[in-house]
Parts: sequence; structure tokens; C-alpha cells
Amino acid sequence: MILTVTPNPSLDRTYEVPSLDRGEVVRATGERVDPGGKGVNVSRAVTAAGQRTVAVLPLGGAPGALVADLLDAQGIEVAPVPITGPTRSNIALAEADGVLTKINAPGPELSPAERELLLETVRRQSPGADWIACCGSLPRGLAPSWYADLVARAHAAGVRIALDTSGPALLRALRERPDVVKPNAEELAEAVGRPLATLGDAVKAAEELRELGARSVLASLGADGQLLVDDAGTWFGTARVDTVRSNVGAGDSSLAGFLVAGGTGPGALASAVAHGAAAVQLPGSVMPTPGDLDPAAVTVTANVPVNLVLKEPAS
Ligand SMILES: O=P(O)(O)OC[C@@]1(O)O[C@H](CO)[C@@H](O)[C@@H]1O
Repeated sequence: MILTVTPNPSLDRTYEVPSLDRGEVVRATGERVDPGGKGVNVSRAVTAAGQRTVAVLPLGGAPGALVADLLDAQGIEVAPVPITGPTRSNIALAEADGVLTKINAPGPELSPAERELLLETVRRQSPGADWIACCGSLPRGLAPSWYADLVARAHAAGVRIALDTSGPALLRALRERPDVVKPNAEELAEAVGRPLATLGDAVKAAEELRELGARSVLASLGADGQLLVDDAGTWFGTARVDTVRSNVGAGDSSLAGFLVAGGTGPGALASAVAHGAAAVQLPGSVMPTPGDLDPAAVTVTANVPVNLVLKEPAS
């Protein structure tokens, strides 16, 4: 079972617009609403892959009730933490030329009692979990050390933990030796404090996160592919993608693909790459089912082309 923890979930609203004209009334040509937040998406992808998952998340107000209904309709098992503040709504503006602008709200502030209940719910759901995936930004009221504390608690309970967050929350958690961290290129560059221009730069940055404590690093580099750096070595995975429709949630789909395939080694990296590639070819944050995956389009190699200049460099 894969337990996910999303301390700051969202109601994701996507508006399709012909183009974004600042200062004008922009008429949307289409809209969709998805239950969101990185851990929520991991649970949706794990469910789509046919494995068991439980999603722990605070839910409040009318948007929270809608997130709960949408997850219920998708057959996702939820361990909700009722809170007073309303769950945030995040907006994505998808232009016809494929450019996507995302506006993420800060989310509600959790009271001390709500913080306690969130931790208690994670503790109650942990027995029997193969992995805990902790994902996304922290809402106001949770200290940057919150994920670090969760990693320590998971390890004390003998459960492996995967972490997808950024900034001080990521750096602080590294000291507790998370089993997997999954930065994207921007998050990796931010963590090491220098830009990434080549694949070799990304490998060095991932190695640095391991020196800081991460046991393995799964770095999603957008159109450039994915890197896995762990005790056993370094692998690079890419996939052929015909048409990119939406990259919202593609990193979450990748992490789910990695965990459902065991969460370690090149086979799990191939699954991560297949899940990420399938997700970008689906609309909004729709998560791929096994029928959407194309393992034949995936290549994983231990001969990492370190001189490769990234198509999507990160600063
Ligand atoms: O603000 P955070 O927590 O960093 O990210 C939240 C979010 O952008 O992540 C998901 C895509 O990965 C979306 O469902 C959601 O809106």
C-alpha cells in the first residue's frame, strides 16, 4: 500500500484560453476541475495503476467538500483531516499554443489542533504501508521542519519515505535521510544554488543531495528525461512523446510510476519515465492507466550522456 500525504491539497481549475492578454477579459473556451495537490495526484496515479493507496489530506470548506467528492468518484481511498479554513483553489490557464500559466494559492492556515490531527492521521494510517509519499508545498502553520519530522517518524515505524517538495522544507528533510527525493530541474537547481545547463550538471547536483542525506534522487527534467542516482549507480531515462497536452501532474505520475514498480533501480526508473510520458499526453492532470503506457518508447541507460545540453535548462 502506498500512503500519500498532501498537507496543502487543492481544487485544480484549468481554463483553456485562446491566448493570455494581460489586462483584458479573457473568455475561456473550456474548463475542467480536478482534485489536486501533488500527493493527491500520486494517489490518483497509483489507483490508475491498479495498486492500493490511501491519501491523507486536510480538507475544509466548500472546495474541500468538492475535492472529497471528486476523489470518491475516482475510487480513491481518503483519510481526511477536517479543517476550518477552506481548501485552496489553484488555477491553470492553458493557452492554445500549449503554454500553461499556473497560479497556486497559499492555502489555509492550519491551527495547532489541526496540525496535531494531521500527524496523528498519518501515524494511524502508516502500519502496512510500503511507502509514504509526502508531496507538495507546506500550508501556513506548518514549520519548514515538518517533512523532516515526518521522515524521522516514518523511519522509526520502519516505513520507507519518498519526498517531493522544495526549498527549505526539502533541505531540512535531507538530514533525516529520506529514501527517495524527487526534485524537478528547477527544484534541483534551487537546492544546490546554481543553474543546470547540462545533464552532467544535473548529475552533480543530484549527487550533492545524496551527500546532504538523500538515499536516492529521482530527478524529473521535463522534456530532457529523468535521472536516478542511488547507491548502485546513475541511470538516465527518456521516452518518445508525440504530443504534449498538459504537464500538470506529470512529475506526480512519474513518482507514482517509480513507487508502484518497487521504488528502486533502473526498472523503477523506466516505469517512472513511462508514467511521466503518458501523463503529458493526457489532458489536465488526468493520470495514466496501464493502457496509456508505452514501455517500448522508453530507453534507460547507465551510460549517462553528461555533456548533453538540456533543452530545458534550470536556473
Ligand atoms: O503548490 P504546490 O503544493 O507546490 O503544488 C500544487 C500543484 O501545483 O501540484 C500539482 C501538480 O504537480 C497540482 O495538482 C497542484 O495544483
